[in-house]
Amino acid sequence: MKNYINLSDIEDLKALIHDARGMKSNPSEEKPGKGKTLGMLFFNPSLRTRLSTEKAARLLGMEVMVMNADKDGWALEFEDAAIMNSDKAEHIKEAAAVLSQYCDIIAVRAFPGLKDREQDETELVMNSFKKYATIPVVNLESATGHPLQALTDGITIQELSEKSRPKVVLTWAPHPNALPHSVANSFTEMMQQIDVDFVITNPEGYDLDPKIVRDIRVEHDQKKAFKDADFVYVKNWSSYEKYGQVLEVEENWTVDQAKLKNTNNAKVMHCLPVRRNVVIADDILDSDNSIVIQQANNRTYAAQAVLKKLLECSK
Ligand SMILES: NCCC[C@H](NC(=O)CCC(=O)O)C(=O)O
Ligand SMILES: NC(=O)OP(=O)(O)O
Repeated sequence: MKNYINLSDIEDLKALIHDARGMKSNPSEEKPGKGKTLGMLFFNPSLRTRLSTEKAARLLGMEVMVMNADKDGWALEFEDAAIMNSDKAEHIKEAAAVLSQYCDIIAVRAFPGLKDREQDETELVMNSFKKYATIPVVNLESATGHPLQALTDGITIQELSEKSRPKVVLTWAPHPNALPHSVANSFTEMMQQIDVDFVITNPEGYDLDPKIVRDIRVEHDQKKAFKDADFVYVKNWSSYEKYGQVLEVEENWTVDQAKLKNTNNAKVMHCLPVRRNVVIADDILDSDNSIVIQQANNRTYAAQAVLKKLLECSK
């Protein structure tokens, strides 16, 4: 593995999940990251990704440097051959090359603009870091994907499933703001790679990118989709068809205990942060059906497995 930008960068998913679960159940004193430095750049807020990745790096013996790049760094220019006489002070060519002098791995969070689908799909920020850095790059949630979250979710489902092939439902839920497709995209990709019966449910107008959904069943009736579910993964995303818009939805899509009646006492997941009583009701988040805290805990081991793999591969 040279970088961790997409789930497809993982060469052996089964082995990586196994490594992560081993790091959780059997912490090692070995410090394969001793003398190495992780640099993290955040262009957007974070609680879990920032702290779990820092914790993972420290568990491996790495030094960590974090920068709120949107507030504290120079505004970056990403266009090739730009004449930089306006608001951008530094080109990604220098920024990525300089970071490569100070660090052994860089990790970047950069959300989409949600205005121009084609532009977001070029993944300009992540791909520019990849192009101009001479060290591995890790995606901490980009315009179209959140692969560390998806790896965590794969680990969590395998860890907590009582069946060899559980039914997993990804459901859209309401939110006042326009949110990225990144978490839903990467989760969908992960579910295509592990042994689950997977269904996506969302209102009309909210279908995800067909290039990612492929032949997965999409059910516009949430109640039908929830039938006998073992896991319900809740997430809001903005419209993909009417790109970045928040469309009016008449039915109530908030997930609460009443909706779980139809399921196999489903375990409820969310990447967090979650808006209580808009996305998921208190009666779930404060109940044993919620596994969001166990899920967040697994972020550390997912990050640890990825960083360890990148350290091994860049030796
Ligand atoms: N990384 C976890 C989710 C991050 C982001 N959520 C948010 O921005 C929610 C913010 C709010 O609720 O205002 C998303 O959906 O991709
Ligand atoms: N789930 C997740 O990525 O959380 P943060 O946005 O807090 O990092």
